[in-house]
Amino acid sequence: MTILESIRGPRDLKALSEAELGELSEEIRDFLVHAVARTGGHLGPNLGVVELTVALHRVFESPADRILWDTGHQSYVHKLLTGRQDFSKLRGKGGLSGYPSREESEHDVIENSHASTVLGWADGLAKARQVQGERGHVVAVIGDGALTGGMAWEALNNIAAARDRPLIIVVNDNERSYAPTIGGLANHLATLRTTDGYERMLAWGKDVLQRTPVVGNTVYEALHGAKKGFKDAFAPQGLFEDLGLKYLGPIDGHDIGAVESALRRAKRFHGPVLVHCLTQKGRGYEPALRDEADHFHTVGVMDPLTCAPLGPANGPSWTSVFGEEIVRIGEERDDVVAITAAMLHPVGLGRFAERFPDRVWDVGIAEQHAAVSAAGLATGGLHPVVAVYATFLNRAFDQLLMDVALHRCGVTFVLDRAGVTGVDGPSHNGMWDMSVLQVVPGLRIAAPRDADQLRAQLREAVAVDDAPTLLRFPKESVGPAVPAVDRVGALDVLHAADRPEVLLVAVGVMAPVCLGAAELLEARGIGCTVVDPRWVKPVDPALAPLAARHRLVAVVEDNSRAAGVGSAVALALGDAEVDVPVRRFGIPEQFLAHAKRAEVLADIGLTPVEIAGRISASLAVGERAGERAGEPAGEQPGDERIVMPAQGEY
Ligand SMILES: Cc1ncc(C[n+]2csc(CCOP(=O)(O)OP(=O)(O)O)c2C)c(N)n1
Ligand SMILES: CC(=O)[C@@H](O)[C@H](O)COP(=O)(O)O
Ligand SMILES: [Mg+2]
Repeated sequence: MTILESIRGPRDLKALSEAELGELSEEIRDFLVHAVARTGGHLGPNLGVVELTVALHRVFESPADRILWDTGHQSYVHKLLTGRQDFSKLRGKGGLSGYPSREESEHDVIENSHASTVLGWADGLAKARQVQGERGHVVAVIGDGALTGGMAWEALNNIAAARDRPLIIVVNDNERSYAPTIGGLANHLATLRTTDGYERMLAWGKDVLQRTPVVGNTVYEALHGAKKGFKDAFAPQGLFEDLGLKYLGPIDGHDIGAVESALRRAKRFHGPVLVHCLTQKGRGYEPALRDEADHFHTVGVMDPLTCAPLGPANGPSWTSVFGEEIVRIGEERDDVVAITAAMLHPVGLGRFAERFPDRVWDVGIAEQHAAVSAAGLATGGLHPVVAVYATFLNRAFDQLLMDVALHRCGVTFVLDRAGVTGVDGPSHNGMWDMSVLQVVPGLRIAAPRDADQLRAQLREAVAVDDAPTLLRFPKESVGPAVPAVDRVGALDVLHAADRPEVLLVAVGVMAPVCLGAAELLEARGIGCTVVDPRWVKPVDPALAPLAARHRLVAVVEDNSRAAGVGSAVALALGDAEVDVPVRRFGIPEQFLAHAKRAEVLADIGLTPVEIAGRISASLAVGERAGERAGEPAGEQPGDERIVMPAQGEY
């Protein structure tokens, strides 16, 4: 049995010797490389927190002491040490989540994978303990990248105000988000890193002097005081100390003894204290350390020796299609600029940055700032393209509404990972954008169905200079082209039947699914028209008269059913006094457990078979209710009923 296998919970760490701890760290790294290579996941971040996590669980008594993780992608080691060592289905259906999960363990608190929230959680938990007179430490682990998020500073402002409220912040400083972390904060952390001589001197002094307990301690405390004075005199006064936090560090985050010593000092401090740990993302795995892009931040299924991708070869991604087209647009228009929130390559702006280094900005993990600065860029005469993952735009809703849209700024938002992403769990699905953004006046939303449409709609979007525009596409390979056979208004007709009864409105990548459903329905003698609106907001005026020629309208979207495109279509038909039932097919108002995208789509019924079956049932109910063609079908769950106001009754 390996030492790692003998660890059933954090208590089993306490008795390990220094040599055993070193061996355990090696075993954990070896486990991570092989397990994550088998399933895919966050390898670099977790290789960087092996010793840090061991030290945390040796010094603190989780779960009585709460250890909180920012973003949570670096919690694999925490899982290994808290009784979860079966990584065979990591991020897979029924397997371990890739993030902390309360359902999995009492040691887990924050489940969402959105960065920069941990200090807020810690502030709240610490206040709750103080109010209730509860004992136990609150420890928040935050990365240098997550520290670039505004919410982290909102929390720090509150934490630093309460000098009497114990709270331990551990900064996991590996100098990277994906790429090297940007900004003044990163520069400040670098400055603090250069003052590590004092810590080394202090550590030496502590070892030598504390071996002579009486004299040593006195001298050590005197030295410590001198060190503070010396540091104040000659070293940059830490931003954190200026705020009112006790600063300990920088500490070698791969030296378990040093980290434990700093954490034990932090434990004794009756107020907020920040322990600055220096770590290496990808530590101990040469291919990760050599990976300049992101030190193997996230890896797919791969051979751990050669790092060659394993599993089915994916075709070109939506991201790559966007990445190529935005460069072409950039060549033609020098007013087009780009913004990323610490994800230059993941959102496909890498080539744009190579070609136009002065026209792209990484703002850190700061989507709100990305949106507001885009409003400034647009007002200044440029056309910014803000590329983020769909789920992360949630936090910039107000900035999109009140800074970009209110001022009619020509800003284009490009949402990658829209719809069901799957393996990253409930907080990563890009399932809310076409619902929350429906209410933004003037915003135009496009959902391309294939690569050609992505290119075309991106060009249409950047051509708009007096309103925000937005494109959204999923995390997967781009499928084959889906040609239009006709056009009605601005609607692309993808399929038309001789005697159409059902109008299928296919939103973006749901086009092939709708064509599949139409084929199944026509096999049952039910004629279908399939249209792709391309721009789903505002609803094209041509839709209402087209719908009026059908018995039922079905809107299919890879977005929440609530207040999505389906609801917008129902409203538009009502406004046009077209009394045809609308069935909305989308993601139910639930948080979706982690699984592959295809598995989740099947589970929620976004498949041709499911959609065809439910439409067919709807029509049958309508017939039983004696509806005539063009009149409302019977009541169905989830139908958007169009309640027609009596003449004059408004
Ligand atoms: C709001 C938000 N934006 C973007 C991301 C994507 N993301 C996940 S991890 C990461 C980098 C985090 O860097 P850091 O906090 O330093 O942690 P490290 O990976 O270095 O351990 C980013 C940008 C996110 N999770 N949340
Ligand atoms: C934790 C986080 O937010 C990112 O690392 C995310 O997991 C990456 O997702 P993709 O793998 O889809 O790029
Ligand atoms: Mg980092």
